Amino acid sequence: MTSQQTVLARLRGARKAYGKVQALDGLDLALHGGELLALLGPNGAGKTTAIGLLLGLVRADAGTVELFGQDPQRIQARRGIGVMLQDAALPATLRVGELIRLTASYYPSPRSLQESAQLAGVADLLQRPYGKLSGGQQRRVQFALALCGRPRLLFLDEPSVGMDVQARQKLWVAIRHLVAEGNSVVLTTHYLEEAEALADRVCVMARGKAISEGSVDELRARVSLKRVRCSTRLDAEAVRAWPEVVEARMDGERLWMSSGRVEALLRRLLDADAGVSALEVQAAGLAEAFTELTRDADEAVAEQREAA
Ligand SMILES: Nc1ncnc2c1ncn2[C@@H]1O[C@H](COP(=O)(O)OP(=O)(O)OP(=O)(O)O)[C@@H](O)[C@H]1O
Repeated sequence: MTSQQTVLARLRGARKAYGKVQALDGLDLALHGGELLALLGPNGAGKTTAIGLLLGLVRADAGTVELFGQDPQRIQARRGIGVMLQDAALPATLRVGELIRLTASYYPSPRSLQESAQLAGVADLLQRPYGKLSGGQQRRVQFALALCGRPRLLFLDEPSVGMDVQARQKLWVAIRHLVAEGNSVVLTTHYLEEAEALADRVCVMARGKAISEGSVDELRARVSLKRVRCSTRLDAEAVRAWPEVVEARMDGERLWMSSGRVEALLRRLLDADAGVSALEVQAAGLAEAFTELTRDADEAVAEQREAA
């Protein structure tokens, strides 16, 4: 069996309610060795709850949860993971180097302080007290803490929030390095370009369920949307009313549209303006695929409600 086929973590039919809110509604999810799985979904979709179950921080009401084939609350399972959550409360007075050393000491074969600091881009912060760092610097330190134990599996919950563009690029390089070393990563993000840049597999969640799963290319292909861009005298507002158009806006001097019926749209466009130029048609990006998939899920729920 190749490492890609090994299942490192799995949720089967996982359900979790907080009072009347069904945060997870029968979620199935498997994470394989050596892959980066991106969990995407609108606010409240259940991504953080799913990670909480896999980390043993939250107990499922029903279904099974496995981390390295064990209950996630077992210490042996926990020693194989590194975690970067959204709300990390760390002692403000400890210096960054001390925090990394302390965290690394919980693991059987951690990275050296220098290696962890280098990978996470915090080598120049080691002597600084954690509480005196900027938000973006603190996020980088949290990333260092997630990777310092040389875990086989990293959970990164919205890791690049608060980072500037340069820090985010460095984070991506480091994440790619970790995956190239053979480690696995579960990443939640609202930055679709982050998933597009890093993910081997994407799971789109909505209302506590996985509504679509596959590679970025597969998800893109699963929705029929295409992007059309052109120079035209027509304006976005008029075009938005056409039945073939899902979205329309100006992108600089050019008109940008997305459509599920691109041939019909092109016919209408050329009829309406014979002077159309610089015409480009492209497959949809992950952003459009995501909008389309989550809208389909919302419409299905609305239809079920109407039928009930
Ligand atoms: N501790 C809690 N108590 C009550 N409700 C909760 C709790 N944690 C999560 N929820 C609810 O469960 C649902 C799923 O939340 P969750 O944080 O898992 O979503 P998410 O996909 O991570 O959202 P976001 O993208 O905003 O981080 C939401 O409706 C949320 O309000």
